[in-house]
Amino acid sequence: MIKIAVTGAAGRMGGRIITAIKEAEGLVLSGAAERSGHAMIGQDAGLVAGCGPLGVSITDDLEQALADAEVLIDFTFPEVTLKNLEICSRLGRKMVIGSTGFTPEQREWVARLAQGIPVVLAPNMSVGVNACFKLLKEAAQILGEGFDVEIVELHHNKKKDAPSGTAVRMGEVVAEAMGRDYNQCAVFHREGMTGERTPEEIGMQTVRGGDIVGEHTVYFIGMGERIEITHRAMSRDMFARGSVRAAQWLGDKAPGLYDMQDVLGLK
Ligand SMILES: NC(=O)C1=CN([C@@H]2O[C@H](COP(=O)(O)OP(=O)(O)OC[C@H]3O[C@@H](n4cnc5c(N)ncnc54)[C@H](O)[C@@H]3O)[C@@H](O)[C@H]2O)C=CC1
Ligand SMILES: O=C(O)C1=N[C@H](C(=O)O)C[C@H](O)C1
Repeated sequence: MIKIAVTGAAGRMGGRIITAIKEAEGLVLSGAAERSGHAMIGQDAGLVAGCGPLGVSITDDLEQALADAEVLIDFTFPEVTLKNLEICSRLGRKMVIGSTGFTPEQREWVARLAQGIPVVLAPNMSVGVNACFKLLKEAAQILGEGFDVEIVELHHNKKKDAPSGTAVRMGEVVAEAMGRDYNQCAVFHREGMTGERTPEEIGMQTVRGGDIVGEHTVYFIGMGERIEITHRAMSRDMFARGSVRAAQWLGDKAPGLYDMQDVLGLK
């Protein structure tokens, strides 16, 4: 049995992850953490997740939640994740990170701490989006300079970061395949007399509203034709199952930073 702790246990993803752990073979939830002051502290994590009692109370003490665990699954916020990573690094626990919105400096810090423990960090744990990353690389290489690239992402009105981590990764994949630097060519805002679009830029557009789980479209727009690669998430369950699969995959891995392409064997 692989023992797993979940932090952000009462969050939108936390509940789906706890349910996915319960449904998976060979895994057991051994700890659940939330922020201090959260109304669900002390409650049974399975009841909070809606999958029935699991005998694990939600605590605000991560070290207590990690006492029996081999792996921590963390879908929270960058600042919280970095603190949790330091604790996992000190205690020698593996980690699966789904949080998004990291700055380049924060990503470097994750990479540095992952030199001591195995870590999977991925902005999107679904098989479909990771297949899209591969398709996008190939499309960008085939289509090349004659096509303008625009990326549009849609998410629910509770999402805190923009553009989504997935959209940023899609932009990075396309930019790299076209020999560009995403940080130099991404354009996040157009208003007023912007002048003509440059061929190099990658437009990044964000839509927020209602309960949209997550939708990403990359447009390759040429003269007289257009390719659109779209991924639509219908529920959060495949993100949760992906994070559980990553936790299982980490079993025998050496310290280092991995992503879902590693987990899914897509590299
Ligand atoms: N990689 C992937 O496949 C996916 C990533 N995400 C990302 O996961 C993150 C969380 O998303 P949601 O679950 O929708 O957000 P949410 O806001 O529903 O959940 C976050 C939870 O973290 C808790 N939290 C805050 N501070 C904490 C602390 N110090 N210790 C423990 N828990 C703490 C909050 O109370 C909340 O319950 C976001 O960054 C989102 O972009 C979301 C879906 C899929
Ligand atoms: O916050 C979300 O909900 C999601 N976040 C991830 C991201 O930022 O890419 C993945 C998914 O689209 C849902």
